[in-house]
Amino acid sequence: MTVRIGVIGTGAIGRDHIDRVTRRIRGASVTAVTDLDRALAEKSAGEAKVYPDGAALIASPEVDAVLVACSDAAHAEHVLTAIAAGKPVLCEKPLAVTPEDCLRIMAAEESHGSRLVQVGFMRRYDAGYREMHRVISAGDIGRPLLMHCAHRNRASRPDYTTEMAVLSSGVHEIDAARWLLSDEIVSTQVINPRSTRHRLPHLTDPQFMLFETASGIRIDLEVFVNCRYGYDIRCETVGEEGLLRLPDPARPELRASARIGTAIDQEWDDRFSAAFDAELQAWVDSVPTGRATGPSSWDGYAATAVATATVRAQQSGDVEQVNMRERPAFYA
Ligand SMILES: NC(=O)c1ccc[n+]([C@@H]2O[C@H](COP(=O)([O-])OP(=O)(O)OC[C@H]3O[C@@H](n4cnc5c(N)ncnc54)[C@H](O)[C@@H]3O)[C@@H](O)[C@H]2O)c1
Ligand SMILES: O[C@H]1[C@H](O)[C@@H](O)[C@H](O)[C@@H](O)[C@H]1O
Repeated sequence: MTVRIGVIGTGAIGRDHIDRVTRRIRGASVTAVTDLDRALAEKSAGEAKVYPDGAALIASPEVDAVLVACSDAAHAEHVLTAIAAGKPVLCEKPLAVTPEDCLRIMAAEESHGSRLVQVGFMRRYDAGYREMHRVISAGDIGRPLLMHCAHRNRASRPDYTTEMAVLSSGVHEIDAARWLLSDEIVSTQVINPRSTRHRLPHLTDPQFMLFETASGIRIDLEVFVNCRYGYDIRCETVGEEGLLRLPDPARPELRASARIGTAIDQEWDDRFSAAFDAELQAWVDSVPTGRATGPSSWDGYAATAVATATVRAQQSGDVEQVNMRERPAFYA
């Protein structure tokens, strides 16, 4: 079976995913695209048909599965429409920007009766993160005690806001930490160091976030989206018996001009290209089975619940508790 994919949103990652499905993913093709900017959709369409909006694309008999790659605020609407149509959906992170919308998605999926949603937390498909997950689960570093993370982007776009440091960027580490540690984050705090002169004036950058899990593990996260030197993701877990560090991507070592060096990735699509490929292949492979795998709506909900509590912490300067409902048996 060739899975016929409809892509909603043909911005940076929408185009990246179209290219990925067209060139590298087995068993799928992009048959439909849409974007609020129709000209952009037409430019990115290739062989695919351009639809006027997400609802028309989802309803099309030429679409078996839906890839939501539009702006964060529009995710929930399209995911709910896809579930109502009984079509599998891969939704870029975050699943939704409010916990309430995530709960609506979970309720709709539960009424459907089986999982239809995979959330685009692609780090779970990165070789380095997967190895960390294996080693921690095997108990090789003993009980995890603390985790240090950094999420650095070269430069932020003009529409990037202080809240997005957690809702759009830190949400990756929130999901990765929950997954690696098999634990839930229960409280959160934000501390602001001196801001860089390279930020736009409306932005607080960098920010330092502190999380605590139910079992008492402490996680610190630096989000610095105008670090200038590259796209740099760091994660180190300290356990009772040892320490585990996310490897940098393998790059050849260059010796020249009296220096030893390796290239630093500049953007997310360089750093996580192989992870995105693996993520999309897993999604495509799951479609004919009728049951989504990978990060679920529950994971999307949990990450957004922590992220929105962290936005409250940005504003209050206090430690904020995460209000999260019990995990439903449906997502066990
Ligand atoms: N997993 C990752 O590392 C990663 C990387 C980049 C982006 N993302 C996520 O992917 C999404 C898109 O990011 P981007 O960088 O491509 O942004 P972008 O601004 O380049 O593109 C977003 C596109 O969505 C379109 N759009 C907005 N609302 C729409 C709607 N209701 N229907 C159809 N089109 C709509 C816009 O016109 C725009 O072309 C975001 O949710 C972002 O968080 C994830
Ligand atoms: O939407 C992007 C994307 O998720 C990247 O992976 C992240 O590094 C950026 O900070 C974020 O804005």
